[in-house]
Amino acid sequence: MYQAMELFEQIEFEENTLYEKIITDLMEKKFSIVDDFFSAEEVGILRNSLLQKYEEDNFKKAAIGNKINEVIAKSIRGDFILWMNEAEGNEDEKVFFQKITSLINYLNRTCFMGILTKEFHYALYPEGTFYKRHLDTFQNDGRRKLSVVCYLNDENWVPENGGELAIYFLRENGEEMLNIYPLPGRIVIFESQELEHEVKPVKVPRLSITGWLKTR
Ligand SMILES: O=C(O)CCC(=O)C(=O)O
Ligand SMILES: [Fe+2]
Repeated sequence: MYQAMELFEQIEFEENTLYEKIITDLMEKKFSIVDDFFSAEEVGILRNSLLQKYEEDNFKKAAIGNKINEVIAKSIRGDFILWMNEAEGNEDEKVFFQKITSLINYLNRTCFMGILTKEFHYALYPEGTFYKRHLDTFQNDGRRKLSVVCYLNDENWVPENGGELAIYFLRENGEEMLNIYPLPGRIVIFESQELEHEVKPVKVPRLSITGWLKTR
């Protein structure tokens, strides 16, 4: 009994070094890059899940409307997406959401971030596609607080494949750009309302899960 209590308290108050690093990064520079947030095994499982759904033809061209919109949309972004359903997801997706939820709980408990909902979609950028520079809140809503991108590419991803996530920063003496490779297991978290970013053209298909932590 005594031991059980002790264990309970340890879990309850345990500081998480990884989450603390994310929080510090976000406060200092509005973004954080975490390598190996997902293990190679988890990436493999999620990648297979994505590819299976893609082959079943479940993905939609992102932001398509009528024919004219379609042309415009294509000149802005060329990825195909599939929204994930947390409640009805498969076992593989449960592991994904458990990890994300654990991070959200920590953020809410330690920083009073007030994250109440989340939305995530699979994304596949076919060869030659990109996503022009944008702010995620232009998309449709100002409740998006943090953007989270999780890369599911395979281990031999090389810089020559393109598809970097470029994040733009306003500095006193102009603008700076940071190029981030979409390496498997890596996640990038950034302030949705603050940082403009783009996905550079890819030369081979680029796989990811992208989502938003929202305040309402
Ligand atoms: O895949 C990425 O690196 C970023 C994707 C993105 O900016 C978006 O879907 O809004
Ligand atoms: Fe974005």
